[in-house]
Amino acid sequence: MWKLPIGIEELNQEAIKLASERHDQLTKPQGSLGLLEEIGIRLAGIQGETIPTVTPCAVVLMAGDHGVTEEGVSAFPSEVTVQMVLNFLAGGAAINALARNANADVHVVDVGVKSDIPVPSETSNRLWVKKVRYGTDNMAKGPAMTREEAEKALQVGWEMGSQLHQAGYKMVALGEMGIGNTTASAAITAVLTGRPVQEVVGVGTGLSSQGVQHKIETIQKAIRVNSPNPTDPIDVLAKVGGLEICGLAGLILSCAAHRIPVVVDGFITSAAALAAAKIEPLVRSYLFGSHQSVEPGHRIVLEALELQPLFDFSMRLGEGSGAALALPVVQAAARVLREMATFAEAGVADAAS
Ligand SMILES: O=C(O)c1ccc[n+]([C@@H]2O[C@H](COP(=O)([O-])O)[C@@H](O)[C@H]2O)c1
Ligand SMILES: Cc1cc2nc[nH]c2cc1C
Repeated sequence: MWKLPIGIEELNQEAIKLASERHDQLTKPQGSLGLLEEIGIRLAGIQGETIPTVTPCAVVLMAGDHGVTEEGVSAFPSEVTVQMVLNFLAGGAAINALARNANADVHVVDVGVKSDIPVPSETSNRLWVKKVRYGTDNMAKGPAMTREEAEKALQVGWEMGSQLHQAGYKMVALGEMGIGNTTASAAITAVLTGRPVQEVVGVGTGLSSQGVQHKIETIQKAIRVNSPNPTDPIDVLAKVGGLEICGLAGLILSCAAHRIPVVVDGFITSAAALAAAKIEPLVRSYLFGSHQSVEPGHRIVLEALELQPLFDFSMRLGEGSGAALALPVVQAAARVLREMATFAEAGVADAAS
């Protein structure tokens, strides 16, 4: 039985108060940096520091395969999972370009890719081999994995958070790779929010409208066959989830326990965050939204998490692309608190009171 994480605390209210007061003394009309001020103040509350530090940053890509792909629920073959992992390690994927843009390191975690990944001899992008099993089973026929396996995958993420903390990372952007994982995410979202399956299913990597209809029916069947218990998030993750999604949920909980801010990406990482929030609701204060994905279920998950996306670029790539794109905004929020002069320091007249 997986030991529930203890030690996630409320945000530090004193640091929030001091950061707000500092913002009001900086050389700008009060509140004029809008949401950027709110982000900085929440970072202060997360870290318990008036002036937060958010560098160095890590992008963590959790990878896993999905047995449900045999039902034909993705536009791409499942072999693409391992092929894209190799691309991440070689530095040629979108996430590599976007992580370099944000000055962030890329870490790839194999939680459940269905083949062994040949570890490249030379790469600055690190591979963590933490395979719980070689892909999940087909959820349309039975549980994707056992509860024990789901707990092991949660533990992989939990330990990854501790490693990142020890390595000195101050912010984590979430990403994933797993052909078929929008099917698992839609199933998790439907069960945890109680919304009808058809409202949370989209094209994923690019299904036709017929393909989307078949995906809806497959997910309805998976929920019927497994009857996941909506009040037991680990049961839901085990029966209709994925290994990388469990890993992400464990990582999110661990980052929160270490007071590390977490930037979620699209539909899959947000579904993992929803599962984490069902395990420990306090985790929500440690999360930042990034983009609004094209996948219709993403809006529903973000609403359930009460998380505001920062931008909508019509993206649906995954692999941490939206989260990495948001990192410079969060970095800017910390930088403003650290580097701006106060009215007194700059000799600028404050507003007439
Ligand atoms: O993040 C998103 O919102 C998102 C939306 C659509 C697709 N994806 C990515 O595409 C893969 C899953 O799509 P699919 O169609 O195979 O379920 C997986 O590797 C995700 O990273 C990601
Ligand atoms: C090419 C490709 C790249 C991806 N990155 C994340 N999910 C993906 C799915 C596909 C198909």
